[in-house]
Amino acid sequence: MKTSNQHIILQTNNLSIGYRNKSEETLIAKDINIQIESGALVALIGVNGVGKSTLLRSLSGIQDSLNGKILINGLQKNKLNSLELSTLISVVLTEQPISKNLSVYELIALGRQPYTNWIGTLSEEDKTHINQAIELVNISSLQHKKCYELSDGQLQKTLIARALAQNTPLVILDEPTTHLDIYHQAHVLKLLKDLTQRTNKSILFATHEINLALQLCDKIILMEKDKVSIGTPLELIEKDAFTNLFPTDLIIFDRSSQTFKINT
Ligand SMILES: Nc1ncnc2c1ncn2[C@@H]1O[C@H](COP(=O)(O)OP(=O)(O)OP(=O)(O)O)[C@@H](O)[C@H]1O
Repeated sequence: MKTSNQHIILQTNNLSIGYRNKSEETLIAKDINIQIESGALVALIGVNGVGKSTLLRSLSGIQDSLNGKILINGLQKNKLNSLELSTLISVVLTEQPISKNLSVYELIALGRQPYTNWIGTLSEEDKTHINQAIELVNISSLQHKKCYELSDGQLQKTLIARALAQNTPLVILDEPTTHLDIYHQAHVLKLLKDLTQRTNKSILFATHEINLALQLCDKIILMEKDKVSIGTPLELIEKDAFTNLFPTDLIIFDRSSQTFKINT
């Protein structure tokens, strides 16, 4: 992580997240206090169903939080309108409905929607951002292909390029390595790491690839049933934070190799 030119991009103060309908409120997590600096790659990890997607949706404004504060670039999220928010946070969700009839270039160009006029004409500045995003993700050879022609890994990179074209200081991704083999999982996560270093953007992503995240990320947000912790991988390892993440009859955390292993 860079040490100069850093400031806090995302901060939560006593945040509670969950679901609210007319008759009841379902609390998923409370007392969430996290800070993400510019240029940081941050993984959100936790067991299935603990609330990772709920947290990412709450941070990105797709759903309301129950209580507490979210500050983005120092601005209170609930005082921003959706256009202002879309210049601060770009989001890549799993299983996001996208029109696969679009070309790769057209899909990436959608990232410029917060900036284009009402008929969506691209300015020279929009085109510069689109071309930079294509270059950063290294997919210029794919730009004229239709999205239905892409492999899962290529589509994931295209969605990352769309988020980059949106030119926000914070990019949020929900499980960007789903459906990818271990080589492409590492490839996408290494790409995210390189992007934080080259652009000074902050990238927050939920993942089940904990071993890869431990090796690559500046910080980890560890979401458990009754608490959410944040720290560098080393800080969390030193606090024994991973030891009881999974039932130890099957999965153990090996401190010496800093990886999860099967308990044989
Ligand atoms: N629309 C909804 N209304 C009510 N509860 C929901 C809704 N969506 C999810 N939940 C519940 O919120 C909890 C957290 O779900 P969430 O999808 O955030 O977990 P997750 O950590 O992302 O899981 P996974 O790792 O399996 O993707 C679960 O108990 C889930 O059933």
